[in-house]
Amino acid sequence: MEPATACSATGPQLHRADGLDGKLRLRRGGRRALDAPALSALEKDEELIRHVAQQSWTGLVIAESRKHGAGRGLFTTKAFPKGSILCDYHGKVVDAAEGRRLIESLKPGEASYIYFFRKGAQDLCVNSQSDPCECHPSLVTFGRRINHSAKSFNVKGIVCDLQGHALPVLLLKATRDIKVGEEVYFDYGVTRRSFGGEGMGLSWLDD
Ligand SMILES: C[S@@+](CC[C@H](N)C(=O)[O-])C[C@H]1O[C@@H](n2cnc3c(N)ncnc32)[C@H](O)[C@@H]1O
Repeated sequence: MEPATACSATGPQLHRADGLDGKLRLRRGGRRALDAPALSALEKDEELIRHVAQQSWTGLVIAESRKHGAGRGLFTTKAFPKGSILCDYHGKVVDAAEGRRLIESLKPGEASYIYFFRKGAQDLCVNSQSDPCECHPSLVTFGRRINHSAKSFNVKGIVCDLQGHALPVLLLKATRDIKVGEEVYFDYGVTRRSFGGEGMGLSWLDD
């Protein structure tokens, strides 16, 4: 693991797209350091830590996506300024190999809710397949409902060592000012040409 103060922006986010016979391999992107004082402040932010622990995020609602055929998506009910944290990608942090095994076990067409990331030399992922999650059985969790847009994403994932959390937490941070009523998107980091063209049939990956 990296030192407790080291947070990083993840590169492209990694969801297997469905409709691919369970075989789409997901590309991992590069990482870049974020502004250290800002990250250090995030790690100690008590309100943020409470929201992660209690899944008490506000200003978000799940509704039918504006993307054709995408199912549900995440929308804002309040404005989020650029740089603010909307929510985390909540789930179990496990080794990436375990995440890949889980993906292989999904039925054809079954959506995956697994977010792969690197932490130092470690390949990890958040497994958010269970809904509701085991730790908050009466709550909805928001991060897993965020749909893909490579061209008009408005959040990106950052990996953070929050105080009191033994495992890294994936926070979703606004890349621009987000208005009330916008759908939230991040770039899954997969193109139709990735992995030998396994996703060639999924036109929405180009969006
Ligand atoms: C993590 S889930 C996102 C939430 C999902 N829409 C839901 O209803 O729970 C990922 C799946 O959503 C769908 N999806 C995500 N972004 C999409 C887009 N831009 N267009 C069409 N489908 C999309 C794909 O089926 C993908 O496998």
